[in-house]
Amino acid sequence: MHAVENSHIPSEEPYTVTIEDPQEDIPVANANSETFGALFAWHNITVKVTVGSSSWKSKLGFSKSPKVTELGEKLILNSVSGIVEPGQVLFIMGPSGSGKSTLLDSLADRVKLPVYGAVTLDGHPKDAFAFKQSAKYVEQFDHLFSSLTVKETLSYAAQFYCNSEECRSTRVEDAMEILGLKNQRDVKVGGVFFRGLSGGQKRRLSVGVELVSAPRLLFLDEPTSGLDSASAFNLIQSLRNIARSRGTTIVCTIHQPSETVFEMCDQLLLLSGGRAAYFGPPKETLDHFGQLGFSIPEHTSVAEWVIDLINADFGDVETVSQILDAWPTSEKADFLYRRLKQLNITDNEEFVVKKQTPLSSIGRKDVQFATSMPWQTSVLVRRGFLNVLRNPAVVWLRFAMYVMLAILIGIVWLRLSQSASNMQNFASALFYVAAFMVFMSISVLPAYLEEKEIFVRERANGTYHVLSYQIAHFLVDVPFVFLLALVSGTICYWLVGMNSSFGRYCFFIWTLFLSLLVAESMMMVIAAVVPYFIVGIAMGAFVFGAFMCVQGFFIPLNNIGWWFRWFRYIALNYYSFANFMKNEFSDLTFSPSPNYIPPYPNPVPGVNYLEQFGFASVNEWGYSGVLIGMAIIYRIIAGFWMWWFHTGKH
Ligand SMILES: Nc1ncnc2c1ncn2[C@@H]1O[C@H](COP(=O)(O)OP(=O)(O)OP(=O)(O)O)[C@@H](O)[C@H]1O
Repeated sequence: MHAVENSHIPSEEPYTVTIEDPQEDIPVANANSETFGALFAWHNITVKVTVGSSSWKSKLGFSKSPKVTELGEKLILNSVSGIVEPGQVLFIMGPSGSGKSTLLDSLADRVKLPVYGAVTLDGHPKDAFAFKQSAKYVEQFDHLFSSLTVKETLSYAAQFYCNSEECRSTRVEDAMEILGLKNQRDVKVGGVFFRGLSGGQKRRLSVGVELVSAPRLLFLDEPTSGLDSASAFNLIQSLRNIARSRGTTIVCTIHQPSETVFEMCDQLLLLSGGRAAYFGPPKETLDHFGQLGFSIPEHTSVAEWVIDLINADFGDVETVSQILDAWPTSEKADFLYRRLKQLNITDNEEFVVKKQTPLSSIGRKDVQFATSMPWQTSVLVRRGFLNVLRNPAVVWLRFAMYVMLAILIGIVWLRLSQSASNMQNFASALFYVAAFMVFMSISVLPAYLEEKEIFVRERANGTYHVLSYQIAHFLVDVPFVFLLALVSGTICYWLVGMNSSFGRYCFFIWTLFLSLLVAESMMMVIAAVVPYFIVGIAMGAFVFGAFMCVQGFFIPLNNIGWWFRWFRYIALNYYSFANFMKNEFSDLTFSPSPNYIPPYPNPVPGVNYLEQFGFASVNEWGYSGVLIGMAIIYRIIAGFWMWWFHTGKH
């Protein structure tokens, strides 16, 4: 028999949780691993939304009296209560649309909607910031680095929570042991480019990533969805093992569990239409429904039967109403309410969630992190470099594309002679480099979007500061972008036969590097803002296309209407192209081309050609400064956006 003591409970008797039917074969965590669970209870949780539409005036705030005729309130959750003790697993079940996810998210501080009612941790009103440290949330979808192995994934996660190597390795080994991933320790997570873990193993690894923080309370959103029955069973058994061996309190929503899985929880909360239909041990479900006059047909699974019984969409509405109306006065509800009362948990003012911390501020204000910001940054940099080196989608594919494009440019504009007839050709080659190499930065979007999901998961679980992430991202991007500029720039520079001065070559590489850095920073903003890949591609293509128009190659900039001429000042392509042109032409004189149309009978100083574009007086270092400033500004915007909007709330 396992007993988990909890000294925080404000009751007269020392509070002990007893877990019946312990499994003999449960692997127990290492003796020195932390074992402590949370007593988690909630009372009368209510979530409502306003439905319908108000007039445009009231939406914009011009009218103080909105036309409420079309407005109404919809109760998504209606006075739902429950309690989970340390070492227990709670399943939240119900038909589709019954409010399972909303309840889980409300309990875990993951909803934007206002939540009414009381949520308590260890018998005390929940403090949002302390809560974020003790509670972790495993999302329905696995957001992991596909190029990292199981051990690497867990080790990097543990580095955000442990200050000593001993703590890290203990937690990592412990997580692999308890989640049954020891044999896969060196297997990559896998994705498009690598074969890797199975769906069930990935899901267990997602649990492990949160487990290494030694959470007292673990939320999981539909952890078994998409898994076959064997994988679902293994996962739930792992969760049960975690609860039993560490005392971790586990709350998860679950969709259509098999009979075996159904019986593996300690407490079951059934929801229908946002209301509770049952709360108690799964084994006592039949008794409860029997008392209401319902009996299970032969050869039917209990889980399936109760879900069908409380399904108002496809079942009998009268029956569902009868079950829901009967719940508050049932024996089981009485037991629950007495237990909550025993713990002094009510939904009075002191406990009401809204009064504790304004919901809008939770999620942005950061928790007390387990490790320092410089350390977080160094972990993120190391992990980022490993991913960059291993993941073809992040680096090598793009590298190959840039090299091929550079060769292509070299082939098309091959070894141009320095004659006046080629001035236009040099300019067009430089235009192409400034326009298209920058445009190809769009290819970074898939990697950025994939990483954004990982960032949101980690940030929402209080793993690291947004600033640590932004700094690390910059530090990882800079060397790679420089390498990209150096290799592709060198290839096309010498194949085209541009200015032979070494200084000019260096400045060309420098300008290309800055241009690509700004373009990638801009893509970072787009990745932060857009929800979908296709939207990001369209947005990126539009912006780069617009920038190309005001680059100064197709039409002299002064010929553009005064009301749009200013646009060049925000277009990175303008600064790159101007610098490329100034760098190439300013100190060269082109030999005569008397047979060219129009003929150039005399040598032409490059400066004369620059004047046609209005680039003769360009301050190259000043423009470099502008590009650096743009890269910084875009990174700040991306960071601010991620800090403000990507809190993990739905
Ligand atoms: N922000 C919101 N605004 C309006 N309605 C919402 C909002 N969030 C949830 N709902 C509605 O509340 C109900 C419950 O949604 P929820 O996602 O919690 O159900 P669920 O039981 O998790 O469903 P499923 O099993 O299909 O995922 C649904 O009818 C949903 O449309």
